[in-house]
Amino acid sequence: MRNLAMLTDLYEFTMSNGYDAVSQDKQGVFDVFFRKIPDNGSFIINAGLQQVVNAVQDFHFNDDDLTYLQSLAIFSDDFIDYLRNFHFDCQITAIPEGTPVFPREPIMSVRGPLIQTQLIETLVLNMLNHQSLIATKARRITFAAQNKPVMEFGARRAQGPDSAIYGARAAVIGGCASTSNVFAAKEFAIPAAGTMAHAWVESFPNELIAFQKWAEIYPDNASFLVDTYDVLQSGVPNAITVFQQLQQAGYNVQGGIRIDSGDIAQLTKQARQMLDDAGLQQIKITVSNALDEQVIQSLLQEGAPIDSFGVGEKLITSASSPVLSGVYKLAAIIDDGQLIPKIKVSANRDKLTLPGVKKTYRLYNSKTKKAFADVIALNEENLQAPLQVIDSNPLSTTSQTTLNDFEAVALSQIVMEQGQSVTELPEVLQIQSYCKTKLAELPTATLRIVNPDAYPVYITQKLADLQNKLIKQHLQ
Ligand SMILES: Nc1ncnc2c1ncn2[C@@H]1O[C@H](COP(=O)(O)OP(=O)(O)OP(=O)(O)O)[C@@H](O)[C@H]1O
Ligand SMILES: O=P(O)(O)OC[C@H]1O[C@H](OP(=O)(O)OP(=O)(O)O)[C@H](O)[C@@H]1O
Ligand SMILES: O=C(O)c1cccnc1
Repeated sequence: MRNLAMLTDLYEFTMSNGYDAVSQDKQGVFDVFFRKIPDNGSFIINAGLQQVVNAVQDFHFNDDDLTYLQSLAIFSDDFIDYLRNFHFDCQITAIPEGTPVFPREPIMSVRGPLIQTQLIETLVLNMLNHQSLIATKARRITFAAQNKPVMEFGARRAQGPDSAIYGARAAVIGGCASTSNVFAAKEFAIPAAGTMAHAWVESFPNELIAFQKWAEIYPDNASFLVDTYDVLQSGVPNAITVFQQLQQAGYNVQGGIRIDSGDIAQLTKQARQMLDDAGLQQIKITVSNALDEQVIQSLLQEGAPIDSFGVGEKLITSASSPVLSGVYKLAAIIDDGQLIPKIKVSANRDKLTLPGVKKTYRLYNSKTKKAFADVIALNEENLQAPLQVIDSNPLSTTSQTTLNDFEAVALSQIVMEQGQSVTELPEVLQIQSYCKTKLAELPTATLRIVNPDAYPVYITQKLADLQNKLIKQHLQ
């Protein structure tokens, strides 16, 4: 595994160098949370925790790194020595990967020596922002696909190898059935899948020979790309010929065709008719070509008979909304054993932070078992009905609400203690199925991809009081 300790912003080092000079004993508590959701969605799918745990466990500086840092001539010798002997020993609390999470909810909290909590900021955000962005996009795309399998095809268009590899992982967390990316499939034990490229078809004297050669090698499950020359005049008829030849040779043919250009709705309808007329009802139709959730939704609305989708560039880059601006904010300082809540008060009220050590709960209706709201509380609070809460959005004008009749389930768990992993983190396919379960608990109006209903996220009265107290202190 790569040591990523140097993948940080210079200011993490300059601040930590200063903290070191000020006090080695001070502890910090930082929260990771999001404010804005890509594509005007209402939630993100949390992803990337496993990579954060791996990275911080291996966080160290080698001689080469230290020589470079020393060469900048801005750090004290004590600080360089601190880095030489660096041992990550923070506590990390996190919401499990695959959970739908809402704005302002701490999806991860890091508590430990201030220098350490500061030094890992950039790396933590880099990993969580990227994977959560792609998992969220994949959820939108697979939601539009209405349970028809989506293959992740993006490696060639991803912004570099890491985006391809961890993007494929995140895509599967968000609902993709498989990936064409062999590295990711091997690394994360996710299904590898694919069809063929135009180059295969073009490399033979004609399309029929190309399909026949393919069928010789993969007779049980051949998937032909039918749009190299002409889908309806050549590709589909040649595919039908080869499927029938396989049947005559005694194979139980289970293959498919892929259409990668043109008007997909019209072409799939006609191709389906031609396959059915030839008695090939079992042959599946896959489509691809710059697909995203909007195109997929439109194709299915038009009644296009599609069995599966291959989705690349729009998914792996989250093209329509390519930034997830998750932040890492100081929530408290622990000085001499005393916890001092901290707040960021900005000219932009939207950027007001939630102070203190907190816990997020999902509230379920005790009869329907459906989730209907989340509540962010101070750690020591016990949520009991009737519960006085306030909208967590600082821009909201609505006042207090009282919540009755709920079952509150805490969303986060401790994943690291003193720098050591304390829970077995699940495999990617387990995370995917957990994600499906958590999505099914949400109101349907929250799940839709166009103008979803905002899901209520509240803060408790106690947390609101603490926030107001700190705002007053800072504005005095
Ligand atoms: N029936 C349809 N309804 C909505 N969108 C479609 C439909 N058919 C195709 N599209 C989408 O429209 C976009 C453009 O398709 P088009 O076939 O013009 O692609 P292209 O890339 O210009 O063509 P080619 O791949 O042949 O070079 C793609 O995102 C494609 O998935
Ligand atoms: O369109 P995406 O969602 O990214 O899906 C992956 C694309 O990659 C392949 O195309 P290729 O690289 O051969 O280029 P093409 O776009 O000219 O088909 C494939 O045929 C898809 O079109
Ligand atoms: O297997 C495929 O069909 C495939 C893989 C990557 C990109 N486009 C298509």
